[in-house]
This record gives sequence, C-alpha cells and structure tokens, in this order.
Amino acid sequence: MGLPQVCVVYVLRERGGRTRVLLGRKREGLGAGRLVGPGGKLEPGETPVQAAVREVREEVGLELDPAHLEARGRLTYTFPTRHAWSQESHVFVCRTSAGEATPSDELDPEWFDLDAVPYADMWDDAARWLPGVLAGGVVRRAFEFAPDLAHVARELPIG
Ligand SMILES: CNc1ncnc2c1ncn2[C@@H]1O[C@H](COP(=O)(O)OP(=O)(O)OP(=O)(O)O)[C@@H](O)[C@H]1O
Repeated sequence: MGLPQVCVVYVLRERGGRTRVLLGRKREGLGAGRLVGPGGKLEPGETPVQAAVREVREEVGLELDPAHLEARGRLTYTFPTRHAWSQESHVFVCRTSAGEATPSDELDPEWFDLDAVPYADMWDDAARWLPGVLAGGVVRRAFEFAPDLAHVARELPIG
C-alpha cells in the first residue's frame, strides 16, 4: 500500500524588492513547535492541488488560484520506528495569493526573507532541499528518519 499523501505550499510575496516566504509555527500534532509550510493530508478524492488550496485557506486564511500553484516535486519521509508518520509530500510554490495571513488553530503564520529562513526551526530535512525549491528548483528525494523521530538518518535512493 502507498504512503499517506500530504501537500505543502510555500507562498511567496514580494515586498520592498525582497521576496518573502510564508511559514507557520505548528501549534499541535505532528511537528508541533516547528516551522512548516502550510499543508496537510489529502482528503479522499482530492488532488494534491485541491488539497493545497484548501489547506492554505484553512491554516493561514489565504486564497490561492489553483492555476498559480507551481508543482515543485515530491518528498518521501519514512519513519521506520513510527510508521504512522511516514508520508509522501507534494511540494508547491505559489507566487500569487490574496488576503492577509491569519493564525488558525493549526498554524501561527510568519513571513521570512528568503535569505533568513530559520532552517534550524524546521524539520531536519528542510535545509537539504528547501533552499533549492525557493530558488526555483524541483525536488524528488526520500528521507529516512532516525529513531529519535527528529533527525534524518539517511537519504534513500529514488525509484
Ligand atoms: C518529516 N519531515 C518533514 N519535512 C518538511 N515538512 C514536513 C515534514 N513532515 C510534514 N511536513 C509538512 O508539515 C505540514 C504538516 O504535515 P502533517 O502533519 O502531515 O499535516 P497536518 O497535521 O497539518 O495534517 P491535516 O491538516 O490534519 O490534514 C505539511 O505541510 C507537511 O508537508
């Protein structure tokens, strides 16, 4: 059986000639306390794009046009000592968004300059691939987490 499917969206906005990315401090559940991109599990019948639009609306209150979502690849996370956490994540960037980011029960949103993203506050894998995605790239990688459920133990070959 395939892994649970989730999505994550990195919303970008320009301000004063700089580009900023919207992250959020996770308030509860998997990864509580960490900074994450808004996102979450696909509901039955949903496409990754539909889930991305819904999750961003639910978690930070921004409206995205599905046509503006840029598919930037897929990540596989395996937690050999906590199988329930293993998942496959569809990564999106969105450079057009409407509204103001507002906190929800799930996330406390915050904008960061692209050169000041606090990777140490994110999941351990993020520093390995998110800079490339924010610079315009696509990612397809697989990470296996250590028994501490916090650190990447190794990267797995894709395929
Ligand atoms: C393990 N290494 C990881 N590295 C980088 N990002 C990770 C991640 N693990 C999860 N994420 C992202 O964090 C968000 C919440 O994920 P996740 O906990 O599955 O979703 P959430 O609890 O919000 O689901 P529902 O909103 O209930 O559907 C979601 O954007 C997801 O892609």
